[in-house]
Amino acid sequence: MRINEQHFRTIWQQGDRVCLIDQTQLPFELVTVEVTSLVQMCHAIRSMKVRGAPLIGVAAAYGMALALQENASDGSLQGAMQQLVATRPTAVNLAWAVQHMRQQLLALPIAKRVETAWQMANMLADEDVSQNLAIGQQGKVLIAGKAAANPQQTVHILTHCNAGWLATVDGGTALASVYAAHDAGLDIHVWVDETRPRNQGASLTAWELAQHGVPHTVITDNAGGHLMQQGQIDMVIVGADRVTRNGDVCNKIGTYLKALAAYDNRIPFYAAVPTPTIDWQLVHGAAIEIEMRDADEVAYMQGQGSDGKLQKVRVIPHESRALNPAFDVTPARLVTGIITERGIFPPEQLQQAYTAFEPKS
Ligand SMILES: CSC[C@H]1O[C@H](OP(=O)(O)O)[C@H](O)[C@@H]1O
Repeated sequence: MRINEQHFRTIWQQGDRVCLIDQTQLPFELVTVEVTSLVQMCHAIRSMKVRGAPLIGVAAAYGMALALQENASDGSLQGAMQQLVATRPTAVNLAWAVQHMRQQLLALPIAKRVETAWQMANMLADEDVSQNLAIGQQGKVLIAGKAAANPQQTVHILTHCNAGWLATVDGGTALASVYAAHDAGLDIHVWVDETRPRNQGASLTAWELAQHGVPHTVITDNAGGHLMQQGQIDMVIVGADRVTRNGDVCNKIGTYLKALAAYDNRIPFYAAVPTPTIDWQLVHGAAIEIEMRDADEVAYMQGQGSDGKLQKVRVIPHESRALNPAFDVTPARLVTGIITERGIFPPEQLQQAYTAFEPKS
């Protein structure tokens, strides 16, 4: 993404290390950090310095390269995969990337593994960018269709969490369609769910859209249903962390409630995903492991103090407990379509598309 005439990706190789945007510092500061070891990459993923399903898949791939740089043995390969998979269980991209890399690298002589691991990670990064640009073109057609049906009207899109370029290497998934529509001159506006508890919408999606000049309004997570009832939302486009073969969509907590409200108000609900986010091994979403994150993410909120410094404030009584499931599953019956780089499919046709997708082993 271009920011102040500078072209940015969220992550990139720099010699024997990996550079990435520390997303915990946004929207107030754009900070890049250097990651030089497997342990540091695991921490970056777990602490959500780097986050978003496609992006943590690529970050984990770079983590494998860093691990082999330290020790390229079979044991090191296996250990690195286990440590990376354990960082965040819900997004399929991470597990798929490290298992794919382990399978390919195990077959190589030790002397070839480090160079090949870096090449594979860089290839996955480039593949993510091209897939997301294709998703954007697919989604743009949807938005253009809505615009053509209501000429002279702004198309109002609601999105949840952050499925923009910050959730990927570049381009985004749900927001890829927004950027493509905006850049094509379509009159759009985005309702941005703040997305408690970590506020990926308020702090990341809003920042992205502001940088790109896309009209948007941040709303509380609980306002979306009301706006739908008031006829102020034309479509919902979200990202996903894992889509199963029957079209169930696992995404940030709260997505299911938006899908229910959209269904009740007959508003189209789409999930935009690159193929690596589709888990062909799972026939429905009930089998997906939902990451349970630290309750302190609910108990505290992060923001910028009057001194300009980031700070956390407690927002619940010390005597109170909190529960923090990070994702939920929207059943396929509530999903209008899955926007992929190869086309837009109603959930019930995803299985038929199975063969067309030639899923990777
Ligand atoms: C384009 S996938 C983005 C997806 O990942 C986010 O989760 P997290 O911020 O916890 O990594 C969220 O579910 C987004 O929809």
